[in-house]
Amino acid sequence: MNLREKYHIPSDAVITIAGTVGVGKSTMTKALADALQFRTSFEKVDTNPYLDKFYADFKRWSFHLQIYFLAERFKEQKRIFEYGGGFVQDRSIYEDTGIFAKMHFEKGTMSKVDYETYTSLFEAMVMTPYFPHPDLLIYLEGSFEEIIKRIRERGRPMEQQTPIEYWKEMYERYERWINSFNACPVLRININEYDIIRDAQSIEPIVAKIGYMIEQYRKLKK
Ligand SMILES: Nc1ncnc2c1ncn2[C@@H]1O[C@H](COP(=O)(O)OP(=O)(O)O)[C@@H](O)[C@H]1O
Ligand SMILES: Nc1ncnc2c1ncn2[C@H]1C[C@H](O)[C@@H](COP(=O)(O)O)O1
Repeated sequence: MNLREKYHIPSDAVITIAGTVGVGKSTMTKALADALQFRTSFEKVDTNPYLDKFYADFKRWSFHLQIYFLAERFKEQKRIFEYGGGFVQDRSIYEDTGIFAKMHFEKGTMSKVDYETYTSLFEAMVMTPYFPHPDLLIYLEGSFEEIIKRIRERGRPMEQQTPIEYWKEMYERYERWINSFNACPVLRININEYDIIRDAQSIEPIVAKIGYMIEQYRKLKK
């Protein structure tokens, strides 16, 4: 019996992993998908044609980048739907608007008209009854110092050149955002609670919590 069956996780479940840059979403996505024998939906960083340009000049490229991410995530959403679920997704679509677009608008690196165009497109595409929300959003959290350490260790050049204030601002916004997020159930996990890199077994208690939460939520929906 695999972990998915052991903890009664439905084979059509969709789990999305949220959290600030560098917290460990991609690593968790892979480990969870392996444990559950689910498909993955990753953010493609290396092939993103705007990301480098964006980090070099936020004002010039923030709108282009948001539109690009929105299109990519929507295509992924369609793929998940076509497979009938059974996915772990690296970053939720909600963070694009709730964190990134909002932050760039409020910090003056996205114009008002661009922000309004973006949010109206986002709402038309996502905030409709036709858009399936995930069964569970796993929110990864940890100390700011540990997250900065991880960003440095990973070493993506564009992120190294970004001032630390940018990551701090994002970190604080994430904390506020998750406290009011209610589009689907949330499981908060502190990154000190597991170490899937050195101890593969540490995923099992997380799978147990996922199973419990999805079961409770699906009962409520019936
Ligand atoms: N549990 C962990 N323990 C130690 N390092 C980790 C852990 N999870 C991720 N990392 C490291 O932290 C960095 C960022 O992780 P990643 O999964 O790419 O984050 P994200 O997708 O949230 O940006 C990577 O170098 C990764 O190897
Ligand atoms: N919507 C976004 N706007 C700006 N930047 C974004 C957005 N989504 C992701 N990013 C950036 C942040 C990181 O540099 C890379 C990948 O994110 P990660 O959290 O490391 O998976 O893209």
